[in-house]
Amino acid sequence: MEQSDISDDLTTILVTEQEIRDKLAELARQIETDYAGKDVLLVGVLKGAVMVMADLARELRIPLSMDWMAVSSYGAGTKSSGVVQIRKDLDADLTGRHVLIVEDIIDSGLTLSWLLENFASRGAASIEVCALLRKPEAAKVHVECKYVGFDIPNDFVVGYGLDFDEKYRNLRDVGVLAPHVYA
Ligand SMILES: O=P(O)(O)OC[C@H]1O[C@H](OP(=O)(O)OP(=O)(O)O)[C@H](O)[C@@H]1O
Ligand code: HPA
Repeated sequence: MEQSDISDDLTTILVTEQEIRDKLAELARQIETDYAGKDVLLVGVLKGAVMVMADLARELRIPLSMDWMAVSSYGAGTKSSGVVQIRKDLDADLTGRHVLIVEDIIDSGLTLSWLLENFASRGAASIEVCALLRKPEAAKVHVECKYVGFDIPNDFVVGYGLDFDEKYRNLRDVGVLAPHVYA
């Protein structure tokens, strides 16, 4: 039987593997400058941010620690439920720490706005956000994001950590999922 290729389920490739690599290098240089002399704590938001976190962290040449938070608001569909649930909390105490939240995507902004409020109450010295992708047209709340990779159209995208129904996270590029897959 012929093996199916997950990239066949995309209508368009929006951001290629090479473009992601170049952008993360550019953002890393900015982050290195901004955090010079500070010990930064990267907080990856599971599961989507796994790829960004792994590649961004390896681009950075400053001392850093990594921690993970798992939250979920999407369930199995393509629309945010708006209800954020903690599935795994941080191990680190944020008191006095310089926190950089690492996200794959800001869509409605609901996840990040909830996270920022949650982290603000934990006594961090500073909290900033780095997101590979952002959908300006989908914003339901404004979230301040200091480091943004790419602004993209309001389509459901997959790849490079982003899933539909837990699949497609392993695509190297980011692309628009063909509607026939989820319609
Ligand atoms: O701006 P928003 O509309 O809140 O969407 C962004 C969030 O949605 C995705 O996570 P999801 O809840 O799908 O979990 P996952 O990372 O495990 O896929 C993504 O990783 C962000 O955390
Ligand atoms: O476009 C998206 N794709 C996958 N996961 C997501 N979570 C928020 N937006 C998206």
